[in-house]
Amino acid sequence: MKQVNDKDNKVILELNHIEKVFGSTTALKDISFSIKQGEIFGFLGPSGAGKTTTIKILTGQLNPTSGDAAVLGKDSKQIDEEIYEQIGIVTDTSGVYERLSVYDNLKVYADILSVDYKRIDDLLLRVGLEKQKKQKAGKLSKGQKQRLVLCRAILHSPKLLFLDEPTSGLDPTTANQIQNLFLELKEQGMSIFLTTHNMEEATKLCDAVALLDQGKVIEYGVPKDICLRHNDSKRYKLILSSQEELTMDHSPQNIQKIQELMMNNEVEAIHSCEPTLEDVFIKVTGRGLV
Ligand SMILES: Nc1ncnc2c1ncn2[C@@H]1O[C@H](COP(=O)(O)OP(=O)(O)OP(=O)(O)O)[C@@H](O)[C@H]1O
Repeated sequence: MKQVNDKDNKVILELNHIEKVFGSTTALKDISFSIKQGEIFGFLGPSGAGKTTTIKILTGQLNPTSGDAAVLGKDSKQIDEEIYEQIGIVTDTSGVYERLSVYDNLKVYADILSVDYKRIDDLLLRVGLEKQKKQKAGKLSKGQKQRLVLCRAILHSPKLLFLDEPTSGLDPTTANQIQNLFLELKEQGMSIFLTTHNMEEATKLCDAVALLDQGKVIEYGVPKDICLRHNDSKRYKLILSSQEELTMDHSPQNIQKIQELMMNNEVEAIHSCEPTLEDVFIKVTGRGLV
C-alpha cells in the first residue's frame, strides 16, 4: 500500500532544510523529507550526490552545517548509542568477525541484543545463507558477506533500517530474494531508508523516493506519480500479430493507424510508455544516474 500521503502514520525520520558544507564543497543543499512507519524510502542519485553524507547525518556520525534532522523523535545531533537498539545500518561489510562462523557472528549480536537464537536460523534461511551457517565469515564471497551484515542489522527487528546500495553485486535471484525480504519487513511495520542506483529496484520497493543531484533534491514523491508527472510526450507500444513491435507518438495520424490495426485484428498487445525514473533523472539533469 502506498503510504506517502497517509497522515495517520507516525513519522519515523525527518529532515528539515539540511545543509552540509565541507570546506569549499556544499554536499547537501536544503534537504527536506520525512519517512513514516512501514514506509520504504529510496534516496537515489549518482556517485557524489550526497547520499552517504545524509546517512551519516541521520545516524549521528556527522552534524549538519544548518537545518535539523530527527530520527525516532530524537534530534540527530543528540543521537547516542541507545538509538542502535532501535535502528539497523548496512553501509558496507565492515565489522564482520572474519574468524568466527556465520552463525557465531550473529550469536555475538544476539547475546548483546537479547535476541532468541531461533531468529538466527530463520534469517539465515530467508537470505539464503543456511548452507554457510558453519563456514568462517572470512571465507564468504562479497555477496554472502553482504547478506550476513544484513542479517546482523535486522536481527533485533529494528524500527528503522538504513541500507546503502543493499543489492549491488548480488546475482538477480538473490537480489530478488532480498528485495522480497524488505517488503516482508515493511509489512511487519519496519521503515527502510535505502540508497540505490538501481531505478528498477526503487520502483519495485519504494513508497516514496527523492532524486538527488549535486546535493539537491530534484524530485520527490511516489515513483509512479513522478513518472506520470513527466509523461509529457505520450507514446504507445504495440505488439502486432506478426510479432513486429511498433512505438508510436500520440498524434491524430497515429491514433487513426492504431484504430485501423485494431479493426483489422492485427494488434496482439498495446501498452502506454511512461518514462522510467531513470528517464526522469536524465530529463531533469541532462545526465544518467551511474
Ligand atoms: N569528509 C568529507 N570531506 C570533504 N568532502 C566530502 C566529505 N565527505 C563527502 N564529501 C563530498 O561531499 C559530496 C557528497 O559525497 P557523498 O559521499 O555523500 O556522496 P554519495 O552520493 O554517497 O556518493 P557514492 O554513491 O559514490 O557513495 C562529494 O562531493 C564528496 O566529495
